[in-house]
Amino acid sequence: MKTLVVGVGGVTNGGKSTLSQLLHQKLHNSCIIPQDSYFKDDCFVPVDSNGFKQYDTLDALHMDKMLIEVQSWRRDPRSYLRQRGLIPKDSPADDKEVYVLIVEGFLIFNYRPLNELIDRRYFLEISYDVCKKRRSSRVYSPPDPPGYFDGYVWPMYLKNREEMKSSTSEIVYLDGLKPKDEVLDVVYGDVCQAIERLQGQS
Ligand SMILES: Nc1ncnc2c1ncn2[C@@H]1O[C@H](COP(=O)(O)OP(=O)(O)O)[C@@H](O)[C@H]1O
Ligand SMILES: O=C(O)c1ccc[n+]([C@@H]2O[C@H](COP(=O)([O-])O)[C@@H](O)[C@H]2O)c1
Repeated sequence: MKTLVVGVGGVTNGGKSTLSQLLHQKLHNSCIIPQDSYFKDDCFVPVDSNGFKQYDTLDALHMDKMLIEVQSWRRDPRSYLRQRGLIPKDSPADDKEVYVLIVEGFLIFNYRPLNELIDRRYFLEISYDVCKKRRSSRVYSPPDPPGYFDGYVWPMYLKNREEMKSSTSEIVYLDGLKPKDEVLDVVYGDVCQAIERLQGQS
């Protein structure tokens, strides 16, 4: 059984979930594991010296649990999909089939044990202005307090991106200001080539 793990990282509100969903719709035998599902409960997230909740660090996430989920998919992607109703129970197995996992999140490449399992890495970037505007219309739980974007989220993004760049080189940077379909076409074309290469291997 052949597998491909695609990582969709990037800035908050850069379009990661949108791209991942569109990619998933186009790829047979694919599924998404989103990092957003692994945030710790608010009471376990400490506050920094400015009084801001430190949500934009790996410590705010149950990365151990996320890794276990990815490993569960890797062990047997077919049964992983079947158990979640993503493929019919009676669909015949095909040795040439490539199973694709889309791992999506703002800090996926910063967590080494997860990063090591990713075959293709994409990173969505948008400008500060657009990011601030998109973020202001999104409601998180808990909601962003006043000044959170400028005082915490954007500085943490710059810091996390530097850390990522210093430890990972094979990243395809994407312009998240381009239309959704254009971004999708680039990634889909690239992923299809990777799938074809895998199918060509005996
Ligand atoms: N290429 C794009 N062009 C314009 N708006 C976009 C694009 N991609 C995503 N969006 C919008 O930006 C917002 C954040 O997108 P989302 O995919 O949830 O970001 P993320 O998962 O990176 O936080 C949503 O309102 C979405 O519709
Ligand atoms: O989902 C949550 O529980 C949650 C609670 C508080 C904040 N967040 C924010 O979620 C952001 C990452 O998700 P995203 O989809 O915007 O890339 C990050 O910047 C956090 O500040 C997320």
